[in-house]
Amino acid sequence: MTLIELEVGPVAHGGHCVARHEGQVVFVRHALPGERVLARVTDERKGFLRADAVEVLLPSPDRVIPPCPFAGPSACGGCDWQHADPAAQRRLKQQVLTEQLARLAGISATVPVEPLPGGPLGWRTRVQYAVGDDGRPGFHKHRSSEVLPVDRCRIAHPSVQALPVLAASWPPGSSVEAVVSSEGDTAVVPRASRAGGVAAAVPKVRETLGAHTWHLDATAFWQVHPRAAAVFTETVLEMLAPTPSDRVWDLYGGAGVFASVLAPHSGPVTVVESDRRAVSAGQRALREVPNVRFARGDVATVLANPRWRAVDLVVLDPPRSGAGKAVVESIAARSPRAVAYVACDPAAFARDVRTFAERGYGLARMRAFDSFPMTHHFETIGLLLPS
Ligand SMILES: C[S@@+](CC[C@H](N)C(=O)[O-])C[C@H]1O[C@@H](n2cnc3c(N)ncnc32)[C@H](O)[C@@H]1O
Repeated sequence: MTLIELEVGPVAHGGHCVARHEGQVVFVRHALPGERVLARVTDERKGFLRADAVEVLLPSPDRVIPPCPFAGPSACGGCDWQHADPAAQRRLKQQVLTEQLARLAGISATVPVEPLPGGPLGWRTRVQYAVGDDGRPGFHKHRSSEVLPVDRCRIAHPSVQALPVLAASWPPGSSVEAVVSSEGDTAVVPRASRAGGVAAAVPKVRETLGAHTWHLDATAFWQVHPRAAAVFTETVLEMLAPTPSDRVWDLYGGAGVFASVLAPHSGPVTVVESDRRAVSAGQRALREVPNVRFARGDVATVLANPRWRAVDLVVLDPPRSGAGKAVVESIAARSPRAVAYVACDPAAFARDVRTFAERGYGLARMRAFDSFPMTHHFETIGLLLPS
């Protein structure tokens, strides 16, 4: 593949930086803004190139030696920002959020990306390992389906690192999930292999927040940073400031984590969630909270029902693809007093914020959290109010 020399420009959505080469845009990974690098072109498309920095000719002051020897252009694809100082990672995330809001929502807004308690390593409570053709577990190499065996994952929680996954052999082409819960329960869950089927029943783990304990399938959704659930729910509670007469919807509500924190301060809370396992775990965990109920189903379908009329406050925590136009319009049509949007993708967040703006809701406040250190991912929580 061709090697090119690049002056690296700003960071963009998805974790790469933008450069130019002979008039073409180049999306370059493993580089930092302001650097001069030698990059290997990995993909040539109409109008742009993709490339990986393979040699740094002029380093950024933010560049550090990655703490994990498996990080880098020809290695593990998971932690793509290990070569940046953790404080610089947060500045870059801030720039991405600001740029996405300007470009996709047409608004000028910037907030610092706040660290969560704990360090940039040893935080991840759920890790999915891929298994190579030789039965050894590891991670997919950057831009490849090849599996790179690793001795351990440095961002994994110490209890996850201690689980007997990496020394064992697994069905080729399968994957294995290693989990530690907030209660210290651990689980190793083999997932489907190329031959199909899930090898074993999924064990349960206990997750606790405040006075409530959920018995969840080990592979069910729960925030992967140990402090994320507490910090995000406190932020949403503070932004929405519910009163006892407020009717609340917790959309894409999982097992009702946000509902559990809002319910003591609000009127009725309805959790809408499509995953049957999450709904039954939530119903069990919150069975003694009289003002929480669950509605299992697709959020868009549920909201298309005109019987769903009256709401004062909404929590919106969609998957990475965002809520989308139809869901945002359905929410705005009910004229809630406030919406707290919990977003794991800044582009999807910005697109949905634009739709809210078209329907009369403005971004009144925002906080962002580095709940995925060493990667380009982060979480944003925005408060939308009628403008
Ligand atoms: C980012 S998670 C948030 C879960 C929950 N709010 C929490 O913090 O634990 C998104 C949730 O949306 C659910 N989901 C995805 N698509 C959905 C849809 N179309 N309708 C309803 N729920 C959906 C997923 O099962 C998942 O539980």
